[in-house]
Amino acid sequence: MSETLLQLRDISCPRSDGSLIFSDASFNVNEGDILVLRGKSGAGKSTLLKCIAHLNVYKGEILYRGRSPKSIGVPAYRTHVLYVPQRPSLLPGTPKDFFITISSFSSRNPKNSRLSKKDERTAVPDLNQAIEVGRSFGLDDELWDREWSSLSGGESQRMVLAVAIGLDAADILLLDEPTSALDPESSKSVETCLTSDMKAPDSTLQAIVWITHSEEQARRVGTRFVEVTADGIREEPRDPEV
Ligand SMILES: Nc1ncnc2c1ncn2[C@@H]1O[C@H](COP(=O)(O)OP(=O)(O)OP(=O)(O)O)[C@@H](O)[C@H]1O
Repeated sequence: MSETLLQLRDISCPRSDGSLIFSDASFNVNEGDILVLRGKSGAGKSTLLKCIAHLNVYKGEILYRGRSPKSIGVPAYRTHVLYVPQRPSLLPGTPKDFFITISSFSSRNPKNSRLSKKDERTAVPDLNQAIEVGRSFGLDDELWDREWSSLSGGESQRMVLAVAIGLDAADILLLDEPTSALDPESSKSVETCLTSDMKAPDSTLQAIVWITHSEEQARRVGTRFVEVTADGIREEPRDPEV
């Protein structure tokens, strides 16, 4: 049986006026899941993803492998449960600088993690691996040395994903509309890379929570479907058409 990686229990997220963006979100994320989050614009999908990443205030309980983010250490938790934004917001320097900086964060050092030996990651992030992932997305190597601000929307989006996958430390990726700026061919190369990475025996990646507005993409990649609505958050059958 597949292992439970994340447990969400009665998660709700308040606005500053006290009203709730959503409430009672309760579901597990298991090894092998590509859990698609669907729902209308403004329903709260990105907010839910940020709550899971412990980047937003929430009520309720989130456990990773049975432990709270605080007991693991929030930076280490965020390394294992990695939020990938749609696009980088005003990052300074180049993607190469960014990769090297993130690779050196102390939370990536197993000595600074409160996880068990079994769950620690010992691999040193390899820039060449990230560049290789970028190539599979159609990114020229020279883009790694260009300023973020000079990259197109689609190049930035693929670059952020290449960094996230190249770091090879997350076992759960939280993807916020990862292909929203891409043409159909580039979207499919990203989908292929992510779904293959999930299946690769030497990969750390074990599950993805994936926001998309595309029904076609949801059907291509999803193994589970969760709908975010004003009336609540509910899991749907395997095929959203059923
Ligand atoms: N920091 C905030 N303060 C107040 N309201 C917020 C905040 N962040 C998000 N919201 C509101 O919460 C609601 C949900 O936003 P969210 O971005 O999570 O929706 P979404 O489902 O991801 O939308 P989209 O599909 O358009 O990206 C929206 O009404 C948004 O305006």
